[in-house]
Amino acid sequence: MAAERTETVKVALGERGYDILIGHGLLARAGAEIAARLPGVRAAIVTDENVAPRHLPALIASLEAAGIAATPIVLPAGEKTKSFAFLQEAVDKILAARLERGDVVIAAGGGVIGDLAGFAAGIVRRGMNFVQVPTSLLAQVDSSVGGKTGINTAHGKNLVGVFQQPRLVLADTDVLDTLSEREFRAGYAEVAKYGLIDRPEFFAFLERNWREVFAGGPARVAAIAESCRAKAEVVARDEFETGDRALLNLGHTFGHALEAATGYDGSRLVHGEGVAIGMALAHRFSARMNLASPDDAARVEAHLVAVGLPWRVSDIPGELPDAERLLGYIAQDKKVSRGALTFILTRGIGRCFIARDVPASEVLSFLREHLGG
Ligand SMILES: NC(=O)c1ccc[n+]([C@@H]2O[C@H](COP(=O)([O-])OP(=O)(O)OC[C@H]3O[C@@H](n4cnc5c(N)ncnc54)[C@H](O)[C@@H]3O)[C@@H](O)[C@H]2O)c1
Ligand SMILES: O=C(O)C(=O)C[C@@H](O)[C@H](O)[C@H](O)COP(=O)(O)O
Ligand SMILES: [Zn+2]
Repeated sequence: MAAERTETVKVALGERGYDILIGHGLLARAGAEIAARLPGVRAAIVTDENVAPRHLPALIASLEAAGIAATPIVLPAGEKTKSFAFLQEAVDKILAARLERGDVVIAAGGGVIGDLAGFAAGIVRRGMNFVQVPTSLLAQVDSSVGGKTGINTAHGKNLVGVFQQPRLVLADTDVLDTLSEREFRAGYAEVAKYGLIDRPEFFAFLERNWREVFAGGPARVAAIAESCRAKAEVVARDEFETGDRALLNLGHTFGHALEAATGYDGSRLVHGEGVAIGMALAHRFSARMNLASPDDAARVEAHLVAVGLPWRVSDIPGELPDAERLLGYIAQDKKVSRGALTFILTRGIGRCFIARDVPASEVLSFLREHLGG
């Protein structure tokens, strides 16, 4: 039954291409799927303190049944784990387990674990095999696909990292049953993002069917698979973000600055929430620049409100730095080129484009308005 309901999305990257398997019961098949692609490997499983008690035993049992010996590495949960300190801990433990270059690092967790474990896999012995077992909605629709890995610093989000494609992504949708509502909702922001970038019919589908996506069942699997197809297409045509891939950054230029401004404190703002606010701001800013209709910005805001996501800067609890400090974080964004700011802006729902040379003065006055200053 489980096999019949598995969707496969291919990431077409030539010899580094891989499958994303999406569906029920995949954790139990993980060992067999990995052994089929990487025969004879040993594994390190990087996971976090929330995921380990819920899903690690099943993953280890599945690996052992396929003859794969596994060393678990359990890190604290949350964005602050994406740091040099925990990267070092993961690297040390992979080396202490004496894993070889041809062995595999498995990330079993949300995007934090995926980004950190992928970075470790990319640098230990100059590159080990890497497999993603995403357990949050966000990780299943976005972070497990495409090979961006890395950590945060006080200067900004994801400023240190490498591209390291996984050999396989196993998205078992059953594990989402243990995810908190807040984290599910945050991941949903990245689902809506694909509609807003260039799939207006998908956004309209979500407007009609978001309740079913939240409830689980076929609409959820369909939304995850559509998101993976959307991301896989972009990654296949621009793996290293020399062009189009930057579209996947919709909402992130503002969102990442807000995450850095809150000190990566997940009690105030998690990544998906930052993306939700960032997408609302990107649509408002586009309307302000006369690129898009204010009605489209209002439509995006209305959807975020409907699903219960934050959409205004003022939805973030606690004090925020002033507009100049926020602009300082935006100026550290990796899309900046020769000092010029780059944003993903829009001409309407599903009509995003890469806007280079966005005037800092416009961004500053926009931020001042939205900070209430
Ligand atoms: N590499 C990329 O392309 C990419 C894309 C999007 C986001 N990201 C990164 O991903 C991170 C956000 O990922 P996230 O939202 O998954 O955050 P996360 O990894 O912090 O996971 C969210 C929370 O849910 C918990 N959790 C995860 N799976 C669970 C489960 N099945 N049951 C119970 N609890 C579970 C985690 O322990 C954590 O507390 C950010 O650092 C962001 O920058 C990377
Ligand atoms: O895969 C991509 O490309 C993305 O931009 C996906 C984003 O959702 C993700 O948050 C990514 O980590 C942001 O990348 P960054 O290059 O802005 O750090
Ligand atoms: Zn993101």
